[in-house]
Order: sequence, then structure tokens, then C-alpha cells
Amino acid sequence: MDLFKVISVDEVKKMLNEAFEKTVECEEVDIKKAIGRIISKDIVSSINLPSFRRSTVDGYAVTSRDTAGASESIPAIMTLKGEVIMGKAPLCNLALPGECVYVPTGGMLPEGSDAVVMIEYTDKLDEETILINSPVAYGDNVVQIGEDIKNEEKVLQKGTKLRPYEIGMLSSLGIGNVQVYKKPKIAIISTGDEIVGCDEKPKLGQVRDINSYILSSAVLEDGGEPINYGVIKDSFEDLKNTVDDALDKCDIVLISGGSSVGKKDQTLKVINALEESEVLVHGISIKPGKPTIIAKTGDKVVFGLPGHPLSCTVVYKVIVNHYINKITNYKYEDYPVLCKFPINYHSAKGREEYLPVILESTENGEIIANPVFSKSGLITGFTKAWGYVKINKNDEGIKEGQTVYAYKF
Ligand SMILES: Nc1nc2c(c(=O)[nH]1)N[C@H]1C(S)=C(S)[C@@H](COP(=O)(O)OP(=O)(O)OC[C@H]3O[C@@H](n4cnc5c(N)ncnc54)[C@H](O)[C@@H]3O)O[C@H]1N2
Ligand code: MOO
Repeated sequence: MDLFKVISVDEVKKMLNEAFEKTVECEEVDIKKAIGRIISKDIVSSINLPSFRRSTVDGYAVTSRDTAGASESIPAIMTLKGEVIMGKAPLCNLALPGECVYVPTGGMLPEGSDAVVMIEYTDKLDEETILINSPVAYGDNVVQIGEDIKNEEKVLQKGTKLRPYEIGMLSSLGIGNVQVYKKPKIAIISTGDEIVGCDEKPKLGQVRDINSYILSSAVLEDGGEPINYGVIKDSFEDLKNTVDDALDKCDIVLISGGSSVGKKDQTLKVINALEESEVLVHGISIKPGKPTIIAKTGDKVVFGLPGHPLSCTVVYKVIVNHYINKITNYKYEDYPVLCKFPINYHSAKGREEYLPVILESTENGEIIANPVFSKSGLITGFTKAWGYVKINKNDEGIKEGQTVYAYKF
């Protein structure tokens, strides 16, 4: 029997990094449609933002030194020179000591002023005279030119995933279209004679397809374009024809099921029969997910993922997602949560284990990572969990009270 030779998760990632040079092509998109896309070029500002000194309050633009020592009992008496209109440059400046100009929030400061006194700290004596009851320092209630973004400043680095905030910033700079990496096209194929579609009623011995739905949603979440091939029965011809078509159209092919050593498992046979096929991996020291196949066909990669939904998902998250990030140049950082583990847990030594956990906050401010014990064929292992803790390959488990990192799923 063909038993697999397992290699570690780190070795798999290194192998993928070295075996594939490919990155996806770039395209220009409207920023209104750029959410979640990864930029393919550094973005450098060609303007100062703001481009004029702007008040952050409704009040009076003054020269700060004119307000020194001002109080309600001894206010600074100022001459009102006029009013700044929103969206327009001021029509009057402060030329002489003791002058002020009314400026609304967001209005441009007139020349000669260096701070704004909030209207609450003033009294209007008459149409031309304002009493200032509280001093201001240089720059108070003012946004300076370029305080947000400086001309020629690099504001976004290639490899950044765009969030709503970055898109707002691009708009503020007048950048309405942005260069991004194309979404990698990812074929999703479920295999197995026992698998039926979500809209079918399974007969005894049959199960509904879960993996296509998990993988397709995960691909969308991770910035790819899923191409769904549905369920293919355990037939060499059917699976081979489907994979050939998928390789033609997609950057990555995901086949779930049939990756193990069962009699009807066709995945490896089909992968071996593909043109220019080279099996890089058959077996990863990971729990769950050991019977995983990774093959190179030209510049494309085929992943044979385990059929068990939990195993399939873990391998997707740990390995496939790494590869998607690599070909889209996404500089991804994980920020796990530091938790306490509540029990003694013995793990399978020699396999990197991904254990689903539910987080719980305690009164003394600690976060407890409660393990969810689940078999890899059960989907609720993840629906109940917040994320997972990772147990290293050479660790025997986790001790009660030990500090662990929990990663969000
Ligand atoms: N003799 C051995 N048997 C198995 C080993 C082993 O080392 N030696 N490894 C076990 C492990 S670990 C896993 S994981 C599974 C993986 O098997 P396959 O990748 O060949 O997957 P299948 O046999 O096709 O399916 C396993 C299980 O998952 C269900 N499944 C498959 N596809 C879907 C889907 N799209 N949606 C929902 N459920 C699916 C399938 O019905 C099976 O119940 O092998 C072990 N065996
Ligand atoms: O590795 Mo299997 O994926 O444990 O169920």
C-alpha cells in the first residue's frame, strides 16, 4: 500500500515558496470596488493634506500671543475683522495686534492668525468687539498644512490589503483608481460517490457537500475568485477532465476528498496523470489534515485536501492561504490573543496540532482558551470555536494554567 511520507508545515511553506515564482498579474480598479484588494504599487502622495490651515472648532482665529493672560475677569479685547466662509479662502487677514476673524469648523485660517479660540470662551460685546475669556497657545484648534499627509510621503506600501480607511484616504488624495493584484482564480472540486449537493436529500450512506461551501467562502474572504466545479464522483475520467479544465482556467486547484489511501481514492492517480505533474508533498505532519497532496503542474498548483471538513479547513487556512498570500504579495500579520489554558491536554507528538478553542473572559481580566474536542469529520468543531491554539510538533501537549496564543479563525 502506498503510505505517505509526511513533512512539517514549515517545510511545506518553504517548498511552496521555492517551487513557485509566480505572482498574479495586476489591474486597475475603481476605489469604490477596491475593498479587500491588495495594492501592487506603493502609493505616494502628490499633495499636502490638508492643503491649507484648517480650524477644528467654531470660533475666532487670533494671534495666540494677543490672548496671553486672558480670563473672564480680565478678557482680551479684540477687533472683529470679518468672517471666513466655508470652502473659500479668507477675504481678510490679521494685520494689526488685537484683531480676530470668525472661522467655522473646517474653515481656512486667515494670514496672521496662529490659533482659534472656541466660541464658548468668548463674548460678543458688539458687532466689532469680541472679548476672549481664555488664552490659546500657538496651533491650538488648528490642523496644520500637511499634518495628516505630507507631499511626497509614501502612504501605502505595496502588499497592503485595502480597508475602508485606506480607501477613504485614497479619495482624500484624489486617487480614484488604484493598481491592485488580480484576484487569483481558485477552482474548487469536491469528490466522492457519497457526496450530494446542498439542495439534495441524502440517501442512507450519503452526506451533503460541506467542503465546497467552506472553501468557496474562505476563498472569497481571502481575496480570491472561487470557481466552483461542484461534486465529482469517484471516477478517474470525470475527475481528470474536471481538473484539466480547472488548470486551464485557474491559478490554483483545490480538490477535497480522496487524498488518503482508500481503494476508491482517485485524487493522487489523477494528479499523477496531469501534464507536467510533480507531486511535491503527500502527507503533512499536521493534525488534523495529514493526508494532503500538493503538486506542481507548470506554474500552477494542485492541492489535494483531506475530505474531513475540519481537516480540509485547517489545511486551507494553514497552507493554501499561505500560498494565496504569496502569489498576491499580501504582507499578512497575525496578532494572536494571549490566553490561559484550563486543563492538561495531551497532543499527538510529531504533528503540529490545531485545536479549536472558545474564548472566555474571567473577572480578573484573564482570557481562558477552552478547547473544543471534535473529530475531524464533524463540522461543529469550528462553528462552536472562536479560533484555535497551535501545539508545536515536538510538544507533548499543554499543561493546565499554561499561557497559549489563540488565533482567530
Ligand atoms: N488507512 C488510513 N485511513 C485513513 C487515514 C490514514 O492515514 N490511513 N487518514 C485519515 C485521515 S487523517 C483523513 S483526514 C481522511 C482523509 O481521507 P480522504 O481525503 O481520502 O477523504 P475521503 O475518504 O474522501 O473522505 C473522508 C470523509 O470526509 C467526508 N467528505 C469528503 N468530502 C466531503 C465534502 N465535500 N463535504 C462533506 N464531507 C466530505 C467523506 O464522506 C468521509 O466521511 O482519511 C482517513 N483515513
Ligand atoms: O488528519 Mo485527519 O485530517 O486527522 O482527520
